[in-house]
Amino acid sequence: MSAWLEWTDTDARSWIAVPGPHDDKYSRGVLGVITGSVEYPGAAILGVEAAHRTGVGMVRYVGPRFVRSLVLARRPEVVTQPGRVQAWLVGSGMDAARRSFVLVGELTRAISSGEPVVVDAAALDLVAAHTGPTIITPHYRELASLLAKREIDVSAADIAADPSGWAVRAAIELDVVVLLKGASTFVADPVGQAIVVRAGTNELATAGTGDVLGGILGSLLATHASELRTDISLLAPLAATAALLHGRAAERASGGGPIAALDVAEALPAAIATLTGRA
Ligand SMILES: NC(=O)C1=CN([C@@H]2O[C@H](COP(=O)(O)OP(=O)(O)OC[C@H]3O[C@@H](n4cnc5c(N)ncnc54)[C@H](OP(=O)(O)O)[C@@H]3O)[C@@H](O)[C@H]2O)[C@@H](O)CC1
Ligand SMILES: Nc1ncnc2c1ncn2[C@@H]1O[C@H](COP(=O)(O)OP(=O)(O)O)[C@@H](O)[C@H]1O
Repeated sequence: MSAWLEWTDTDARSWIAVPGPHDDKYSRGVLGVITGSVEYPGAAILGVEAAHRTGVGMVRYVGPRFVRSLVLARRPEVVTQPGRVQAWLVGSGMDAARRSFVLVGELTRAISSGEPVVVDAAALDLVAAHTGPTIITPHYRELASLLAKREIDVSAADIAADPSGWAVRAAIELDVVVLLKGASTFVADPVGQAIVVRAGTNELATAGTGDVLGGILGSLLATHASELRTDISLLAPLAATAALLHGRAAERASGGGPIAALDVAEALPAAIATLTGRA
């Protein structure tokens, strides 16, 4: 039985990299993003927006031409030329049943690149290909179907009844860090780190907020890539920090009222300024 550490602002603060005078876009870290599809273009925009607003050196986006143009229309900073990256975010905004061979190849190459990777939504079934520091970000249904593929008979309702227990079991079974999304977020790693994040507002229960979380987490991995190369145990605190930041941005965006996912991404800079004491 894991003892769950409740993540606080004080815990999170030191996991957000603040650039110094000697930094440039490459030293801060480049995030490669393979998300979105013609069916779900919005997820790509939300993740890329959140990645930029969390603070990262560069985002390289890989996706269909139609989605690329939408991403560029929203964020001209994005680079769509292939090149080196320090971390990957893959899988949000796709339908696993409609992936082309080319796309499966791109997703698998990223997951097996050895770089830190966030695996979401329609790439979850490819996670066994991971070779480097890896975090999966399922919600209850996604975790149930992922475990079912490994012949573990569990329903989304079973996971909802014991999310912390299933997060731990999945981390051990899949040998990756699990960030299990829900009203509380449970982060578990295969060697027993267990962190719960309760920040946020129930207004987060709206479409696309998970895609925003992916972008935040991708940025945190890209900006800590060199430390992660030598210490994989940093993944769990980085995942918890992403969830806390997501929650704080949502509270700020909400102000007690409803939010849309893009509002959460837009509130990130102010939430980070407050968290890091620079407001
Ligand atoms: N803007 C974007 O681009 C966005 C893109 N997104 C992207 O979409 C992809 C799929 O993500 P997801 O989480 O929705 O997928 P999944 O777990 O398969 O859920 C399907 C289940 O939901 C249920 N269901 C459906 N309608 C229902 C209803 N009205 N009321 C009740 N239940 C209902 C349905 O049940 P059924 O209708 O089959 O009975 C089935 O069980 C993923 O790639 C994500 O990134 C999202 O982030 C959103 C914003
Ligand atoms: N009732 C809730 N209260 C607080 N946070 C929630 C609640 N429901 C979902 N969330 C959070 O909102 C996000 C939803 O992500 P996800 O289920 O992937 O949605 P989507 O696929 O539409 O982006 C997650 O970060 C999750 O932890």
